[in-house]
Amino acid sequence: MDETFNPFRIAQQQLDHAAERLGLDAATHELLRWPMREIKVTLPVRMDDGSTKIFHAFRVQYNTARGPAKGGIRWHPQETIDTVRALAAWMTWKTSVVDIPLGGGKGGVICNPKELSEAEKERLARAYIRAVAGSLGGSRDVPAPDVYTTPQIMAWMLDEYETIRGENHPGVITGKPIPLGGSQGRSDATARGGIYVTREAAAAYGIELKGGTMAVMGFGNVGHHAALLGEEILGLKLVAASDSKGGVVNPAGMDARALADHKSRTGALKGFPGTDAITNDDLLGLDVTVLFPAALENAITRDNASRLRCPMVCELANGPTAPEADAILDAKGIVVLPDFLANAGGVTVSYFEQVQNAYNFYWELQEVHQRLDSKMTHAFRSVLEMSRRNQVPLREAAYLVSVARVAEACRLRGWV
Ligand SMILES: NC(=O)C1=CN([C@@H]2O[C@H](COP(=O)(O)OP(=O)(O)OC[C@H]3O[C@@H](n4cnc5c(N)ncnc54)[C@H](O)[C@@H]3O)[C@@H](O)[C@H]2O)C=CC1
Ligand SMILES: O=C(O)CCC(=O)C(=O)O
Repeated sequence: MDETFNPFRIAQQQLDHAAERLGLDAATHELLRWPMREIKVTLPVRMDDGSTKIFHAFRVQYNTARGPAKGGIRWHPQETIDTVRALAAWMTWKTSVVDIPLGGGKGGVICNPKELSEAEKERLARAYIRAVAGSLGGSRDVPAPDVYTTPQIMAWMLDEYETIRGENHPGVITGKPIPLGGSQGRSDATARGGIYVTREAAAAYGIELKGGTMAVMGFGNVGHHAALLGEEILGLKLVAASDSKGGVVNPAGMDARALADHKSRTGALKGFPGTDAITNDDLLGLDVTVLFPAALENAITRDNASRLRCPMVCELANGPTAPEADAILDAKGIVVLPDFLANAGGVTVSYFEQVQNAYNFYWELQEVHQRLDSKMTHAFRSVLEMSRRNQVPLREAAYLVSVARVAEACRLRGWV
């Protein structure tokens, strides 16, 4: 991997910057630069043709000072330990910025889910849990979905864990299907949280959203919900969307629901009536009101950042903007809603799911939405206040808020 784009180096640099501004002592700074625990497992999985394939996988528990490790499991062919470390670090800052009593963790399996049958996915999910079960638990480490993992995969993982333990433990994993103890509102929670933050930021920075436009890079779980909710809650019109197979554009706007239906029917965005094809790079340069990067890391780089023309970027993906690009966007006056704040809605509703599992009492959808709105709005306002007080961009302000809270928890525990 080109070290410039190594997500863990980037996460460490971002932390270094915050540590310096906060004046953290050397021990606290060094503690927060590294995962507290990493697990590497090798998984033999029987394939449908009778052969055995070996998969490599990770679970990283970055920091547990504020609570159990929490974070999704990603299945991706380009997964690396450094990607998982970075995602686990960002989970630590994410749970802190929304002030929920959890730490940060993340899991990853190197695999191409598009080449696996449903039965192979189930065996892989169960093999992963058998390998890491001893380190999981509602008060230790609680996984959830991320890229290319689904509520069904969470259900198999839950079942494997409960089979090993011989008892019910719904709170060991979140993002479960609702009949197995999932929460109302988890499926669109990441996008919804980002939409609430966009609403607050637009009001704070005087950006008119109603009647404006949006482009979504990465029309997956998070991205397609952002398009639906951007229309419904903010009054934005979707003009472009992309996924790993390419993108579509229609400057006159397109119906987000019809596009999502087209993708689930055909497996791709291309060919959606009334649209032209567009590359990811050209999508980034569209003159839209809000750009939602909702795919993978390092989508906005030094090479394409100067092409952005939108007043606001809402980072729903983790790590979509490389640090050099950040400086360019800042110089252009683009308001960037930083990933671990903008996409914290998912883990916030995961936390609500754990709370409901613990009480064995389940909330109505409206209650989930109301509580999520309150958490996201409050988190945004704390970050905005920090940004204004210190005259720093929102990403740096979010780091200052989050890292200070985690550092304080480490200090109170007597670790540093
Ligand atoms: N699922 C969740 O609750 C959360 C997800 N995130 C982040 O949001 C992002 C998207 O995650 P999900 O929607 O859950 O995953 P997903 O697997 O449902 O969707 C990912 C989408 O990105 C597209 N994609 C992949 N590579 C691409 C590329 N190079 N260019 C354009 N599109 C590309 C895929 O085709 C797919 O449509 C990730 O960065 C993830 O870590 C962040 C917080 C929570
Ligand atoms: O819901 C969760 O626990 C974590 C979701 C996640 O992986 C993320 O926010 O990046």
